[in-house]
Amino acid sequence: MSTSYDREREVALHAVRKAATLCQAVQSQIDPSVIEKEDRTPVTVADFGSQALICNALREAFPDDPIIAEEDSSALRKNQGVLLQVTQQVQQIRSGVTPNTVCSWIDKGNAGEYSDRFWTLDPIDGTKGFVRGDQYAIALALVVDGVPQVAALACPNLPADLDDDDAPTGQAFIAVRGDGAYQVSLNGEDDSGTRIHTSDAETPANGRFTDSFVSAHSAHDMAKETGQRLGITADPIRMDSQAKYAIVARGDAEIYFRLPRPGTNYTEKIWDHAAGMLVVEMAGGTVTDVNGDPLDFTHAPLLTENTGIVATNGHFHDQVLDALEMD
Ligand SMILES: Nc1ncnc2c1ncn2[C@@H]1O[C@H](COP(=O)(O)OS(=O)(=O)O)[C@@H](OP(=O)(O)O)[C@H]1O
Ligand SMILES: [Mg+2]
Ligand SMILES: [Mg+2]
Ligand SMILES: [Mg+2]
Repeated sequence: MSTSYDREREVALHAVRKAATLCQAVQSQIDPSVIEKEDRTPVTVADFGSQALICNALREAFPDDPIIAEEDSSALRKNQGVLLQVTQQVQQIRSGVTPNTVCSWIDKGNAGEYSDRFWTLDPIDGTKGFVRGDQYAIALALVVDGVPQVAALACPNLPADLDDDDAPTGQAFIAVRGDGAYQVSLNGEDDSGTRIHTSDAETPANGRFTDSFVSAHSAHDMAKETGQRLGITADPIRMDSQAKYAIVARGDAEIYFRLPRPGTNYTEKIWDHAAGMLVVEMAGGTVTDVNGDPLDFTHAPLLTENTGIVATNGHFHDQVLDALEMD
């Protein structure tokens, strides 16, 4: 018996759209407050506000579903000034909400560990890009029995056409396993959107690859050398966030490399990949780690069984893995 995820799709899309509205409002301010977390990575008013809105929307629609999200309210409770700013932003969308309620909504996202059915949320993926005014994404996925089934990915700064400087920006992507991937408007009313497909290139040579903007997040040199071995001559598309998955899914790039830097042993987080992976797969692409293993979401919140990520258009995945020369 197949399961219909119509309601999950609708709630997820609506939630990421509302969160995108909040993020755009914060990004339009000159100087969004940035807090440094204990792991020295940044978090902003918009990360907290986005998580509060989405967790509340999920709580209302699916009260029994656990949520494994990136942020928690501990840093916020210690910073009343920023908590007030977050509350004011959330009030633009949910009037009358109090700071305490905002914190409790955020902490609804702290389920912490794996279960048979859970949501995973990155309220702002690519926070560094967001602060810079570049690309970022709001990434939400429903994982059932360890497999992402529904994905909603909002990319508020992504141009409709990467090669056209005047193209309008702001896209959302939605995918349900077995039912394709779609690009939908970010702020509009139309929920059905346009079906997207990965590039139909049969060989990598004339293609493009995308990798991290921040060199600490992926080995740029290794991606470049692998690209050369594949005969790729185009410059890499360096971009923050899961917008990288989105551009592979709609055929703007053939490959996404996220390659571990030598001497580091960073473990990827599930919320950085669950939504993007499903969008690429449902558009016809393939996503594995650098060893060719499928991403294993059963060790949430971490991808402990995986090393790095490779996403391709699905036509020459093994060739790309071979060119990586991992062993
Ligand atoms: N050292 C290291 N290696 C790999 N990944 C790391 C590392 N440190 C952080 N992160 C995670 O990277 C997330 C942002 O990834 P991006 O693909 O947007 O990176 S980049 O901006 O394109 O460089 C970022 O997600 P956000 O925190 O949501 O922005 C982190 O989860
Ligand atoms: Mg972060
Ligand atoms: Mg992230
Ligand atoms: Mg984040």
